[in-house]
Amino acid sequence: MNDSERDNSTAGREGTAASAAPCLLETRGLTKRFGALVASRAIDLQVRAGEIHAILGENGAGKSTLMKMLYGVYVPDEGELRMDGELAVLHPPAKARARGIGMVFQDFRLVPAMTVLDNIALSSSEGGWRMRRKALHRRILDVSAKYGLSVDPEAEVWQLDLGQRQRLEIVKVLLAHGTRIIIFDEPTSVLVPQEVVAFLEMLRRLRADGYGILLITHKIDEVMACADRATVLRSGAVTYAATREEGGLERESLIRAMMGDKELRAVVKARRGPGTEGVAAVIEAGAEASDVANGGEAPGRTRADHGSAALSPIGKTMLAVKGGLIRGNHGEVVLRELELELPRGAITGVAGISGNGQRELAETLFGLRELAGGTLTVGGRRLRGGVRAFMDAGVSFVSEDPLKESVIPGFSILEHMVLDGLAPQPKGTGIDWKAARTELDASEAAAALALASAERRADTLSGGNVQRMVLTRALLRRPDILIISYPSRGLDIGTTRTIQQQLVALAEQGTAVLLFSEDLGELFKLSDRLVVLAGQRLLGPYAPEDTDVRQIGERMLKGESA
Ligand SMILES: Nc1ncnc2c1ncn2[C@@H]1O[C@H](COP(=O)(O)OP(=O)(O)OP(=O)(O)O)[C@@H](O)[C@H]1O
Repeated sequence: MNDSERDNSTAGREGTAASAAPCLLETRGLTKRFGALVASRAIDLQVRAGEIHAILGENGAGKSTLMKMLYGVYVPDEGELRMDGELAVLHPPAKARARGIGMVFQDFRLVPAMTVLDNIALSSSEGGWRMRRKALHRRILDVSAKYGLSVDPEAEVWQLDLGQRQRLEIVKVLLAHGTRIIIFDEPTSVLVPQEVVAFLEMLRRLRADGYGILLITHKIDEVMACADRATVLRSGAVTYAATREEGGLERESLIRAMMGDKELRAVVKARRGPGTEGVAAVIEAGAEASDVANGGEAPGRTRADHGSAALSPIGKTMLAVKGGLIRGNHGEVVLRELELELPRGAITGVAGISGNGQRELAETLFGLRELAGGTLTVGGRRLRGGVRAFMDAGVSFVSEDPLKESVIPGFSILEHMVLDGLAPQPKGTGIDWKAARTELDASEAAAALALASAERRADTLSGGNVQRMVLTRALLRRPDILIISYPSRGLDIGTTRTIQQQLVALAEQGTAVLLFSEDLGELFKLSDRLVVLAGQRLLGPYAPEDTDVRQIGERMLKGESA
């Protein structure tokens, strides 16, 4: 069976022909402008009952803008919205919700200090919920069981990992009155591979029950695995629209529509696996969740030049933790007996199910969190805490949520770069902005990552473009040590490939990289050594050559007993 035959047979589609299903929501000529920028351009789109409709496009293509019009956040400048054939006004979101449209955002809208049940009750528009606690408890359990969501109504939200929080959001949308259409904004970007498989299964169940699903994603594998219909956006306009039924869902057509011909050649070449063109040729595009789901083999590594004895030291130790104890925000032990060394010129990949200490470890290694026991040395010197000391010692950090943690409202890209990254000469009592601008324009990292224009306000950038800004900034500093969390989260295929190349290049120039990723395929491709976070321990390091995706997955689930 070739790739496309398998893709077409694994969609798990049952029941009536998709095009015969009733059209729940339709847009005609939908347009949205931000000043001179046309973020959505005359979009025609249909959402049908019992259908999964994938929305694809590069960063900044206009996916979120379109979805925000459907969910009533933005009022379209032109065009029509129709529900069940009738003209409809969906702004503000309360109106869209009342018409049966629900949205599962990337940044969950939850109150951490409250329980799952209270969060759901809070979002319910019906009054008197205290009286109905018991009934709501029952309904949460019922809907969770029906769609395989496993949500505990009495758990407190701050204790939940990202996957659990997402399941709570989905239950919330399902329990809202009259939901018929559910919009998912890059839902799998917060999930580990095992969770992705369960998520796709849940989508199929929703489809079987007649929901109309809109799925924003960058991952072609997911589209091939479950979508019935796909719409590709480029620069705000539809460049491709097709259904599986008509045989229109093909990987290459979708990638071409997203990226154009030139980029397609590079991606296709990369997908053919390890070849003669070095790093660029072997980094595949997108997450390969199916590798894990099928217990597939470890993908080929890019850093073959280090030979098979990968754990022989590649360079001297740049950062070391000995006997480390890390505590969480509430004093609880997150990691104990932590032994970690980051060698010069190596990428150390960190695997683990979200919520196993990734955030706390990353923060500790950047001085945002103090080690509760043990020692931490950078360049042989003991450091205790304080970001400034860590930065001065050559450590750079890309956090897991740049949108929330790194964007200063009202500041331009250039201002963000000057705060950290660029080191412009002072001019009089101020900063030489012109010189800073010239330096940024000339930087290889900014060019490689196609950074948006320096004057753009960072708070108006798309999620992927914020990620590009933060990554460019980290690369500009040419740090001795880079702690980087989920670099490809929310990035389109082309940019993911570029950032992966940049990380390998940085390591080759001597940087010690600690890479957190939820994509095991990415970790195997980029890492010289792998560690696993599970059960309050850091396990490893392991040589990628001596282990495989399945073994690492087992350690993620079972910890030391695996
Ligand atoms: N509030 C806003 N003000 C000004 N420009 C905006 C605003 N929101 C989005 N844009 C711009 O509109 C374009 C489309 O952005 P949008 O967020 O819809 O893209 P996207 O396809 O969702 O991208 P990503 O994959 O990176 O999330 C981008 O150029 C973005 O910078």
